[in-house]
Amino acid sequence: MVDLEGEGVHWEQDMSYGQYLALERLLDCQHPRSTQHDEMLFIVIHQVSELWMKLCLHEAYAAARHIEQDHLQPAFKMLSRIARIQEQLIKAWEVLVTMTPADYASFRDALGQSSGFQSYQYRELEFLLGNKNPRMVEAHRAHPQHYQHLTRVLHAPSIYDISLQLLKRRGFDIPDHCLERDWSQPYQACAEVELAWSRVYRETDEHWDLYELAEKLVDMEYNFQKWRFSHMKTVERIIGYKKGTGGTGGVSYLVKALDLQFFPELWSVRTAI
Ligand code: HEM
Ligand SMILES: N[C@@H](CC(=O)c1ccccc1NC=O)C(=O)O
Repeated sequence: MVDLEGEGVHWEQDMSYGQYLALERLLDCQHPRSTQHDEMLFIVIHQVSELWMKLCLHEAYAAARHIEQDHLQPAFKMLSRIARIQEQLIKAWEVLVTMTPADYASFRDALGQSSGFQSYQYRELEFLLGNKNPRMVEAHRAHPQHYQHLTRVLHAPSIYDISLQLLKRRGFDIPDHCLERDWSQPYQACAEVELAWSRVYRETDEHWDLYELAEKLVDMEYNFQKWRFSHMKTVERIIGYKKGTGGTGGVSYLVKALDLQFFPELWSVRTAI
């Protein structure tokens, strides 16, 4: 133990910066499959994105648990942090687009059939926010641990389902089929839920905390859509209309994914009010 007297600084000598952060392992995870210069950029962008997604999941699970317990203030802190992380994820595209189509083509074959489609953290985040699709877990069959975990998240209520349960506890008329259902299926928007949110927005004086929750959810979906859109445009810019390595049509698949909404009534309520 070192004590810098008067500085109030204490640290354990048996623990270094590198040890604490497991840097030896972290910085030994970049293994280009080709000798092409830009493959390192491609690997690092993905790894950084996966690390940010890990933190998003950590925050989103904790936020959901707090909402379940009617502790909205700590949930807001976590949802605000998620929005900041999403800004970093979106910014990452600006680094990636410095890679030209020819740069990428020079090592694309080395990627084989691997694809972002197989990102289990991305799929977990989609499920946790509410974009449920049972077929999406199939891509993870080969990895039983990920498969089991994703299946559990698929069958659990999303952060939106949990928010609707909160609305019910606050006295709003939320239909039973929103409160108890097969959570593995996509959520179906309904008029009663839109009406509940419209009351939250119109009668803010009575529901400031629910209004804040609604806006934080909207921020999260808005940022998610920005990420999806930037991904789609970056892909168009780098590989044009080539098919994806994951077996989809490529850009056409990513365009369709833009239609998938997490919190439908929080958007439709804007028209209804
Ligand atoms: C040169 C850069 C990139 C290209 C050309 C590209 C291309 C594609 C394509 C074509 C798909 C559709 C699935 C397929 O058939 O492969 C896809 C999916 C995906 N990519 Fe990328 N991508 C790039 C960078 C990234 C980065 C940096 C990330 C960050 C983690 C990422 C994450 C994903 C995810 C999560 C999906 C699944 C999306 C969904 O199912 O809705 N991609 N990508
Ligand atoms: N789907 C991309 C390949 C790709 O981007 C990728 C490959 C391996 C690991 C992550 C990837 N990133 C996102 O899809 C392509 O079709 O070129």
